[in-house]
Amino acid sequence: MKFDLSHKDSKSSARAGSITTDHGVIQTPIFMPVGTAGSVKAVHQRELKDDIKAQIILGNTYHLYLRPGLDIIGEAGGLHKFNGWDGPILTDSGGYQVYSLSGTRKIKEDGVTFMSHIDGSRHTFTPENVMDIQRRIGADIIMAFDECTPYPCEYTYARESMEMTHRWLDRCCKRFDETESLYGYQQTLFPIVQGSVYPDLRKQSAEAIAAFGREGNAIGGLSVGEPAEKMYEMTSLVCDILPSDKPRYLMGVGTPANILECIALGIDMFDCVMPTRNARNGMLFTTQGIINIRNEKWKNDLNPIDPELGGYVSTFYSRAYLRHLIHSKEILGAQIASIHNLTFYLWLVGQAREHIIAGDFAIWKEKMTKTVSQRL
Ligand SMILES: CNc1nc2c(CCNCC3CCCC3)c3nc(N)[nH]c(=O)c3cc2[nH]1
Repeated sequence: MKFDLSHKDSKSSARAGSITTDHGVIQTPIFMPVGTAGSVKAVHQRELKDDIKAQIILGNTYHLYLRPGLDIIGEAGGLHKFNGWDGPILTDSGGYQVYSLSGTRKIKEDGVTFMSHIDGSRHTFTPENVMDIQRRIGADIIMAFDECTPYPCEYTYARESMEMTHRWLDRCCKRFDETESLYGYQQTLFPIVQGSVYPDLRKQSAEAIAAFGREGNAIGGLSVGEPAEKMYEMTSLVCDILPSDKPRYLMGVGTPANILECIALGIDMFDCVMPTRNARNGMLFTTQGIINIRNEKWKNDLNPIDPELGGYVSTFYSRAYLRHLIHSKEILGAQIASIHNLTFYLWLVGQAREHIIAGDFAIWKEKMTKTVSQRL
């Protein structure tokens, strides 16, 4: 995997670059649609590629391991062959999902024992087997097995959790470096910075993670309920320590305003379930602001969803029609809203990239942050 930095903003830490993987090039800053169980909910691969212009999508070790399981994914020749997405894929390691999904879980030094949220069966994830699982799923970028430190938490808990994540990272690197890709293309391991909202722990974790010298670095333990100011403070502190010649991935972030702010702080990669999850209950992000399509006010609005955005669904379908579909729980409603929101998120980061290259990102960001956050 290669990262080329092409432009740096003069008035912020924003930068534009490109990540080259064996499944294609990713232009940064980038938003990565979440495809938890091997599919971006309600969206076809062709729509992801042609309409949304997605460049990389996410999968999830926890979900894919439990269902459909590694046998069929391995038989297919990896997730790209199984789901038909031939671009880059990143898989999260399952640490966060066990913490947020499976009711009963026990975190021990060796790993995490949990009960499947699907059938109650018991499983154990360790740094080693999570590397083997992600090798078999075959994502181009795989994440280290970490503990996403819950928020809020005591300083001592945050420190112990961070230190365990560092020990687990050491075990991940050993296992990853002594195993091969199964499908003939290269895979890359990203470590994850923790440290909760404590500046000294964040500094310590960023320095420890940077010392591993991996080809990209992630920031975890944020967007877990902390105030946005805390998210920005920790992100800024960590970005100043992580090497500038490697991509920086801020996990689980965020709203359009969060993304613009964190691009300015030096983040290159983002993922969030918001555009797809909120779409299904009618929250639309548009170039003019946020539309809650379920609201009475859109009942007779026959204008296109978002004529400025371009793209098929946002210009072909009206607000009144989409409101009707969402209210009637028509499957087409989820499809249109999901494609629209993802198109918006990719448009937003694409615009950020263009303004970084043009040299007026800081001014553009201030104006755009206000626009995208206003409620219509
Ligand atoms: C929403 N906020 C948030 N998400 C976090 C996530 C998940 C990021 N999204 C992954 C995709 C979702 C399904 C498919 C993959 C985190 N993941 C890890 N491993 N560690 C975190 O500290 C971590 C922290 C996170 N904070």
